Amino acid sequence: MITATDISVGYGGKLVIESAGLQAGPGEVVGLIGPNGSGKSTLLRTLYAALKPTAGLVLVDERPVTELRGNELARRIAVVAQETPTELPVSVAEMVLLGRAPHRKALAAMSREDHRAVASALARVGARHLADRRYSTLSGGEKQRVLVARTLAQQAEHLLLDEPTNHLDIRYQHELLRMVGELGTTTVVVLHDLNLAARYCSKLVLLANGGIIAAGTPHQVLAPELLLQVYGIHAQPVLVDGILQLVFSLADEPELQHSGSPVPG
Ligand SMILES: Nc1ncnc2c1ncn2[C@@H]1O[C@H](COP(=O)(O)OP(=O)(O)OP(=O)(O)O)[C@@H](O)[C@H]1O
Repeated sequence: MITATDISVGYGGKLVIESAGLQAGPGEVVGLIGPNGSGKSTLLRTLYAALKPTAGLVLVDERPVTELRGNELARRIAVVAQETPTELPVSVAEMVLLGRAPHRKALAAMSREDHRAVASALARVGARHLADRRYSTLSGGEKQRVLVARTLAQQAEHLLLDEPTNHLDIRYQHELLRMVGELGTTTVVVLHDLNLAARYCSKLVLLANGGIIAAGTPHQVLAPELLLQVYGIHAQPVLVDGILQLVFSLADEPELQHSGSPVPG
């Protein structure tokens, strides 16, 4: 369980978010949504203590996250942050093995269990064939899968994911989020795609204008009038197999100009 209460946080004395709170119960997948720059990553980074809030408290299973250190923090929380560039000459298998650190003795040789965990994590994201490749040579989507595999190998009870579907092709976007839902971990995930959020999150938190504008089920939060207000876009709700999905159109759609079409008149 992750509980954030009355969080105010920002950079260089300037607050990005004021008095925000959220709760992710055991096994729940909570989606953080909102326009660019609304503070989704900032709030997520506060949840794993990469950022210190100027006010408020983050509890992980009722313990302040700031009290968790080293291996204990890593056993409890796994993170896929945005763009973690590395030019280190490490293989994909070694990259995923880093996720095993909280379960291994320092400098210990790779155990059979480590081998199994790495292979199984790579297989789950469809990247087993990449195991011997150098991580820095992978494509964006391949890297993203490997970073997700690393968090799986970590076997943490809580997952914090910042746009994990970034770079993934459409099938893997769905596969990844379905898999996250099946892990049974407590998850907070930043998503831009509101249809993915509606399909795979049990609860959504909508950030805008320095705070939380709405929180609740996808049906409650993805209300067309709210989306028009926050994103400036029309959203037409449709039900697909009983799941809310949205069809978007611009609020003030200008007439489309096609360069190749004949000029009227
Ligand atoms: N390290 C930083 N120093 C100063 N300002 C920052 C820093 N990181 C983010 N910001 C600012 O904080 C605000 C919120 O950024 P954040 O990355 O949390 O937004 P976001 O909702 O995740 O955005 P996006 O959807 O574009 O990824 C933005 O105005 C951004 O410019």
